[in-house]
Amino acid sequence: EEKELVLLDFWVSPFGQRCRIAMAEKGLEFEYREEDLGNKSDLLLRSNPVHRKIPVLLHAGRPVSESLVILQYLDDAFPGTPHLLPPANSGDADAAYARATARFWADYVDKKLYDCGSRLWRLKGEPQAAAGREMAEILRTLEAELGDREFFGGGGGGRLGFVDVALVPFTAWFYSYERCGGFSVEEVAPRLAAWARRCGRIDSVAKHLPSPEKVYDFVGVLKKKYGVE
Ligand SMILES: N[C@@H](CCC(=O)N[C@@H](CSO)C(=O)NCC(=O)O)C(=O)O
Repeated sequence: EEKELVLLDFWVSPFGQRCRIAMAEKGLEFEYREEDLGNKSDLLLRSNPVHRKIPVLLHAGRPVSESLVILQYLDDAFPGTPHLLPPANSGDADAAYARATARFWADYVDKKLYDCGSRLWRLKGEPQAAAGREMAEILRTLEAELGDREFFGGGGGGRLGFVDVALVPFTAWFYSYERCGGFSVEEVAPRLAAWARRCGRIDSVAKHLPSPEKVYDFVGVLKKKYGVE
């Protein structure tokens, strides 16, 4: 019979990986269902008719869409599991501010990384070099936010928090960004590179992120599909 939690996903999606890592961090079992985005299942189209995108989390049959919404839903629906956002402690201004800060930076990742990364592999010549400079700036901005902390705020206690889970899937794309953008993350943002390695040693991350080489191969497939040589 169907599991309580079912995730409609696509193997290389950083958005889907956010959900897999979050449920692994929370110790929540789930059924993984791979979608063919070129031939979407009726279940996906029924579950997310508005965007027709993965990931979609089905909880007892009820669909939740948008990866950052799913992460917050998991905190709310499974309060006994390790939290991603700092607990609300209703009325506690510091807790509210920590939650707002975490949401701001997860939103920053959504607004900046995916779009700039896509331009990195779609463009050539000077436009691609410009996207490379933009990506370096984005990584420097994230590194400045991290500061000398082990993880981004939110999880506390040496655990992955909301921003860490939102960002860490993109570390599997760093190698592709470097190859397309002509920069080195180690040079541009050494402490962010160290954070990426630190996260990569955590079971839930190691288990759910594809290798940088596999992502780079996939970028090659995308280039061919979009006629970018
Ligand atoms: N804001 C959303 C983005 C999901 C998304 O882009 N999903 C892609 C695959 S991963 O890049 C998707 O499902 N695309 C549908 C399609 O390509 O038709 C989220 O955070 O969940």
